Amino acid sequence: MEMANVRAQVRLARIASHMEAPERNIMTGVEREATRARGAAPGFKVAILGAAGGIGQPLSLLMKMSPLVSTLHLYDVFNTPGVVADLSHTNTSAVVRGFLGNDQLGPALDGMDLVIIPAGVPRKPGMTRDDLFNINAGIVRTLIEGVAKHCPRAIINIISNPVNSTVPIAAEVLKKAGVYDPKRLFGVTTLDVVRANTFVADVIGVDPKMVDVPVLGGHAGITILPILSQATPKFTFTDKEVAYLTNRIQNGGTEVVEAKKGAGSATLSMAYAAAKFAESCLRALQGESGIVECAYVDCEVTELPFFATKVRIGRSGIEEIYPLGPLNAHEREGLEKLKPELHESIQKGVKFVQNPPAPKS
Ligand SMILES: NC(=O)C1=CN([C@@H]2O[C@H](COP(=O)(O)OP(=O)(O)OC[C@H]3O[C@@H](n4cnc5c(N)ncnc54)[C@H](O)[C@@H]3O)[C@@H](O)[C@H]2O)C=CC1
Ligand SMILES: O=C([O-])CC(=O)C(=O)O
Repeated sequence: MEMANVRAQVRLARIASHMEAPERNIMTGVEREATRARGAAPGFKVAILGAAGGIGQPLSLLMKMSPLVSTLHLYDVFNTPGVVADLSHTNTSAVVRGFLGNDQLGPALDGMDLVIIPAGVPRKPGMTRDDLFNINAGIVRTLIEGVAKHCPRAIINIISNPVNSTVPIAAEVLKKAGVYDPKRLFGVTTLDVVRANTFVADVIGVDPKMVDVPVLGGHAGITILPILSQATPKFTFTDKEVAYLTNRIQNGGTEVVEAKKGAGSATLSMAYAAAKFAESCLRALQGESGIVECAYVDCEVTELPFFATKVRIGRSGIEEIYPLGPLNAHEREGLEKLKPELHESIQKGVKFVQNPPAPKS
């Protein structure tokens, strides 16, 4: 089709689309052709599942701003047409499309390079992340079944809590479908690192951008294990500082849940952290070398089948898993203490898929 002809058809399609119901979400053939014809921004196709939520909305904005994203698919069971109408007015290159409800999960996922999942309920004061299991486990299972069917080679970033269990759930679903590649599945624990860097920077009195603290283990309470002895810049913390920092990093999520008084958990800092991690995945997919992040992954750094550790990410996902490195006595004690809880959360996730609970009659 000639360029001028394509442009005219696109204009007509756009006018028509504004006159139709706002639920008209999926790109028409003409639009798709035009996107290609105008030389769609080079970049990756990213889907956000749970895109209309507290994390999903700011995360969608941050990903729409990324020069690495050419196509952004926003999926939710609620309000995606509204979020897409809003976001599509921003003059950044990525094309944004919305998908609403289970019937549109397939088209939302077809051909995606990266799938980010913040779908599910957040905590209220007094709840643990594990209290979210009963609702979020089923949501993650269904969404990953969609990934297995529609974009099995995509990199997956799981945000939905309890991450310690939802990542093993995702792994089991992908195994069942015969498409599991442990190198492509990540539990997002970046917020723990972001918090650790911020709180440590406050204590030592430097710009948080200069600080890097590995946070290992898992993503709940004592399973969050900050390794202050490996922090850069190197700093000798007093016992009091170690106790304060460890407690604040482990309970950063609860600090926000309590401050929000029932209106949810961390959303803005999480969207920031998720976008940071997603950007690292996309830069790695693009071929940039030396991208290292902490993430909760399938690995053998301890006797547990999943653990948050430093990983080097490349074009096909995880290229190298780093060992825990030297730990001091306090950190070794923390490591031993977290293992039973993390083990239980992993088993709970695995069992949920292998022996699913009987449906309620
Ligand atoms: N990994 C981490 O560090 C963090 C994880 N989280 C977790 O992220 C999750 C989301 O938190 P918020 O965005 O604050 O919650 P929210 O309730 O504001 O948003 C969740 C969104 O998921 C959608 N949703 C529900 N069921 C769905 C389904 N079957 N398919 C697609 N979308 C569905 C809802 O419609 C809603 O728009 C929670 O589980 C929370 O605990 C939150 C902060 C940090
Ligand atoms: O605390 C929560 O429930 C949400 C979360 O995972 C975090 O903020 O780290």
